Amino acid sequence: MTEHCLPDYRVLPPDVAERMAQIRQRECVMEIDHVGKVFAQKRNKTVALEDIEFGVHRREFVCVVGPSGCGKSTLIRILAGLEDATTGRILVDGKPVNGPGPDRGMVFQKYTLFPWLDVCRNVMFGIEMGGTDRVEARRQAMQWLQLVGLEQFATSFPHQLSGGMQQRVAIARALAARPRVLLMDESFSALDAQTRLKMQNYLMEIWRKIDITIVFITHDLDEAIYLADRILVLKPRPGRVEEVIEVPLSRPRRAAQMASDEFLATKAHLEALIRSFGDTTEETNEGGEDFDIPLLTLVTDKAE
Ligand SMILES: Nc1ncnc2c1ncn2[C@@H]1O[C@H](COP(=O)(O)OP(=O)(O)OP(=O)(O)O)[C@@H](O)[C@H]1O
Repeated sequence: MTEHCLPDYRVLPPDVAERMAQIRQRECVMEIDHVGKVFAQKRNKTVALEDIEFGVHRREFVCVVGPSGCGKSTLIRILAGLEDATTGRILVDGKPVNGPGPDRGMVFQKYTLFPWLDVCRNVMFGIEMGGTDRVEARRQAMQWLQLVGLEQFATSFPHQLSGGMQQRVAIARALAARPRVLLMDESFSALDAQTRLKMQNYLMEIWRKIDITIVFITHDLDEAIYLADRILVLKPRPGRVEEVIEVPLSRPRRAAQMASDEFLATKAHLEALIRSFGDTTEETNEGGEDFDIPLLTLVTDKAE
């Protein structure tokens, strides 16, 4: 049997090369300017991120991948303004980020809808926070619900919806505040495989229709390749950019592309890259020195 030879993942089909050239010409909506993050605890110091430098262009779809502990969550929390960078800064439309703001919407992994509000009121929440009156907020919320295909569930409560539907409401709620960038942190990883694929397709459909830039964190390589224009690969210890990959797949994307040579070549490269980082599971209590003993386990009675 002759081995099937995969193409070089760096060779972009002409339409993709043209699209990437167009994206490069657009302005950077979000700039990650030499960002570093150190967590210091007593004698322990973890360099979670070191000198991350990257620009996300307007209407670009960027996925961030890397093994456990490479700093993906830390990075997205810094982008969202939920965590301060130790060094460097984040700029949105050229303005430094100093905390959470309406220019960035966030969709988390866990469903974060308000359980006591119906679907429409959940989406209205962010709009009303921006000072819009209730009637107008309701009108806009219904438009966003229409965009995610859930307008007929406007009066349902979150617990009456499936996980995928709840995430669609979460997307509508994040978009309703009109952010420049949508930050998604493992947003589909709690969903079963079939729902996940549907959600990926929904998201790309929404993204195609509106002026939004997406940064999507995932540990799932298939998901990253299927969704992204570019993939930012982080390596651990310290978290640094190892490579930026331009995905050699045409748009609009279809599930059948996951069996294409370009997809498989990109996946094989990503897998090899991540394997080369070695075992990234975190060591605990190495040397036993810096371990904080929980109070309840302190043995005061030395009787044997
Ligand atoms: N609040 C914190 N205090 C101390 N260390 C932290 C803190 N948050 C993260 N770290 C450390 O920073 C490094 C990066 O963690 P982070 O959670 O960002 O990685 P990750 O790539 O998101 O991992 P995973 O895929 O497992 O969620 C790890 O070594 C982690 O232990």
